[in-house]
Amino acid sequence: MRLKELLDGIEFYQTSESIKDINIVNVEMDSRKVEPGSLFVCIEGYTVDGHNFLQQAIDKGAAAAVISRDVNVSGDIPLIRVRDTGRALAMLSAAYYDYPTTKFPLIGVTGTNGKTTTTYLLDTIFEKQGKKSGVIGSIQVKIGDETFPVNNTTPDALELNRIFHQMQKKETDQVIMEVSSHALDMGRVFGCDYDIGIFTNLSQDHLDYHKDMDDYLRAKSLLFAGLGNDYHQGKKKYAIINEDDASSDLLKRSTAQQVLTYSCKQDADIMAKNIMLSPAGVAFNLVTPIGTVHIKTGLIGMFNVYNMLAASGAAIASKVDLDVIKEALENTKGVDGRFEPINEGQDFSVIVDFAHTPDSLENVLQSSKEFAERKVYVVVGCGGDRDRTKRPLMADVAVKYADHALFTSDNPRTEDPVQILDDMTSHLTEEEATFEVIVDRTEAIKHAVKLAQKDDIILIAGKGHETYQIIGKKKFDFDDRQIAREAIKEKGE
Ligand SMILES: CC(=O)N[C@H]1[C@@H](OP(=O)(O)OP(=O)(O)OC[C@H]2O[C@@H](n3ccc(=O)[nH]c3=O)[C@H](O)[C@@H]2O)O[C@H](CO)[C@@H](O)[C@@H]1O[C@H](C)C(=O)N[C@@H](C)C(=O)N[C@H](CCC(=O)O)C(=O)O
Ligand SMILES: Nc1ncnc2c1ncn2[C@@H]1O[C@H](COP(=O)(O)OP(=O)(O)OP(=O)(O)O)[C@@H](O)[C@H]1O
Ligand SMILES: N[C@H](CCC[C@H](N)C(=O)O)C(=O)O
Ligand SMILES: [Mg+2]
Repeated sequence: MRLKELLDGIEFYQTSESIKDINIVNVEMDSRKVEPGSLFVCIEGYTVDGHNFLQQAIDKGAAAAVISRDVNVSGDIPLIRVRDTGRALAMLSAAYYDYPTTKFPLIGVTGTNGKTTTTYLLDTIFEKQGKKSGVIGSIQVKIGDETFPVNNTTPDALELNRIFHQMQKKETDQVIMEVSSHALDMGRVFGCDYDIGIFTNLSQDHLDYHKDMDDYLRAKSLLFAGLGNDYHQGKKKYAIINEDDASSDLLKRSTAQQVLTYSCKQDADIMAKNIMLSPAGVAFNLVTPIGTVHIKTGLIGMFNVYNMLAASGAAIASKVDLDVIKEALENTKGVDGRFEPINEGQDFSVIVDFAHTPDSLENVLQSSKEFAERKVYVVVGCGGDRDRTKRPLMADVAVKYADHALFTSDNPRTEDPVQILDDMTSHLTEEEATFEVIVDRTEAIKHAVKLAQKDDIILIAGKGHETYQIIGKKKFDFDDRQIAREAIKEKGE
């Protein structure tokens, strides 16, 4: 691709020399991946500044580079100076792949909890409609039946546009993606042409990254503020907003596009009425502007009613028939690692779930408690190098709802696991509740299984679908589901 053509994407810039009409073979943000002919974009990261690797990129044959500050380098290549290289990278990546998001409907889901679940519910609905979706999020990238591993819930702009391009080549009918607050804030999704934005909810998480809850909400609001106005092209855009969440007003005011609200408690465009919760699943009347249907699914818990309303809202905005939505929701299998039962024929229940915030843990524990015939055990920890202030809150929720809490390690990353557990539990007193601290996660799971008696429930929270544990900077194989199965078998022997 010609450099001049690529630069059309960013419009305003200064150059060290007039731009020659040179050929660019690819866009790169990592000097280690630069090839002769690459356009290298210097990104100021959290650990290092990409500007420090410009010389390396030039030595490896970069044809041009995008910078945001002066750098002393030797080598005669055009240096293109912009204010924000993160956003420039997003526009250059979109330009390089010929603006893929203008070529299919793009649905973005943001919120603290429920993003992955909502994307998979929507995937199931579109599949029932006979359409092929691309899905991008925490578990994987999925194109129809093919899946690919991911590092981030929302990949960086370069990777993201590459994935979009691949999805477009494979003729996906629409793309459904999780949009994390980090991605919105860092400009990873800058320039993406969303057709529908969905808001699930806002509660405490990521206060290691965001200054406070207002800053976190401001990042989320960018998805709705960024719903571009394409009315002149006959393209309608929608914000699907959870009316029952305290942040709904601000988010409704953040967009200039059509809003569809959903609620379980009050008047809204899409409502769940006569909700019946049971250990076998939830049933409710889905009341919508295009009619009312009764839904009876195997999904557990009030929080999943919200996820189903969010997915239904986006499906309705995408002109999917109500009977298709009903059939899909009634036959959904549930999502990997979300309230996933582990059944080895034991007479107590074991559930693996991805709750890793105070609010999600409260939701799943509340649901477990409602249906428990006897005791509820919870095995839970907190991730290292993540929001420290959520640690005591998660422990509070655990001791409030569970009859016995086993606090253990999640992904300690570069932190000391004992310190993380101390952050969680140092304020708790033995009189308040019964709890134990077992640093080794395998031991904690095995201990819970040993303690459980007939009709008890063990909730193993925080890692869900993850098949690894991150200790230091290394990933080790680790799967809560596999360990729970082994523990149940050992107990039966
Ligand atoms: C805090 C954060 O989000 N960091 C992300 C960021 O890493 P970073 O800022 O540390 O990057 P860096 O290593 O300092 O490098 C800066 C630049 O120098 C370049 N570089 C670096 C070394 C070198 O030799 N040459 C070189 O050119 C790098 O390629 C990069 O362009 O950019 C990386 C590449 O895009 C991301 O993978 C990384 O996510 C890390 C792994 C992470 O843990 N992120 C979490 C917090 C996150 O984003 N989570 C959200 C989901 C949360 C949720 O689901 O609720 C997500 O969307 O995943
Ligand atoms: N709507 C909801 N409200 C509150 N809690 C929820 C909701 N949906 C799911 N949960 C809980 O949150 C956990 C994570 O759900 P899910 O993976 O769908 O969220 P996510 O927003 O994608 O999370 P992440 O930020 O890690 O990507 C589930 O395992 C469940 O415990
Ligand atoms: N997307 C979330 C996932 C957290 C999962 C939990 N197991 C942890 O490691 O804290 C994050 O990166 O903050
Ligand atoms: Mg997710």
